[in-house]
Amino acid sequence: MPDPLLEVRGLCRTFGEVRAVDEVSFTLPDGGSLGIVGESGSGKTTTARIVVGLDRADAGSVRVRGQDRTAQPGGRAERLARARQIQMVFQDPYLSLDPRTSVEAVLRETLKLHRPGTDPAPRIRKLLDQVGLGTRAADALPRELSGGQRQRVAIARALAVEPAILVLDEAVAALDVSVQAQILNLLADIRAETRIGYLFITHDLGVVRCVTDDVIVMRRGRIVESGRTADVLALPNHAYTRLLMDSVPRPGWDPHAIGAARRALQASETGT
Ligand SMILES: Nc1ncnc2c1ncn2[C@@H]1O[C@H](COP(=O)(O)OP(=O)(O)OP(=O)(O)O)[C@@H](O)[C@H]1O
Repeated sequence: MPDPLLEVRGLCRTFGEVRAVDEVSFTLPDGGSLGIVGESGSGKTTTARIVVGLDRADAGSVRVRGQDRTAQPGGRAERLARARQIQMVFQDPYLSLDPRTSVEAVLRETLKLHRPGTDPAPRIRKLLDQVGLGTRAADALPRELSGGQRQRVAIARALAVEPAILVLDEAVAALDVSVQAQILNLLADIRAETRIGYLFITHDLGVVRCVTDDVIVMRRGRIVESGRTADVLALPNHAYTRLLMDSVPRPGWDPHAIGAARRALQASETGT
């Protein structure tokens, strides 16, 4: 059996008294899309940051195609090699894009760093096309673009590195619903075209339903439920997953019933 694209085993991370990530394990197959869902504070972002290498685990391992990423990288070359394995797209592209750097210059810099020796011009044209930005956008500064266009630039920059895995942390949360749908469609097209693997960090079950094959549900640092997305959403096993699903507003939705269900779940856990 070949090694899976991404294999996370027994990840733990504590901040003071808080067990932010507690024995988290999951696998992402080649070309797969896995959602990590949970409420604010459940440990999703900390898990993502460890996977990408922005934070260190107290215990556990992260392997990409069998290669361990847990130890500190040896030097610049290893750091760059790791960055070529996994790229991350954040919620707010405005914060991650330099306001003084044009779209073309952002992509040129990334290519120079990660793909030296390739002619950047045709690659930049291809990247802009791939994320649905015309070449006219090439000269634009971030502030001249809409939120959706900026997120397309952030995705193009990540793809320029040709990573095996893209980690998307609430990547569409700041966008209007119609723009969200466009970006999610774009990401689905890119996955079909490139066989890249996605790790989607989101509190939004609609996003999970739309773009993931598998899902893990996190609560207080632990995985409380996992499986095929369609199965988990159709027939959630855990009371917390049901609560997350019931928390999505819809016609006839009763916020008081959600409050009561949450209190019942907490009481059943603490025995009060
Ligand atoms: N650098 C840090 N220092 C101290 N505590 C932290 C740190 N990072 C995260 N935590 C704590 O760890 C827990 C998990 O946080 P994390 O951000 O991973 O959750 P999350 O599910 O991504 O929530 P959100 O969607 O709000 O970011 C929270 O209790 C948080 O306060």
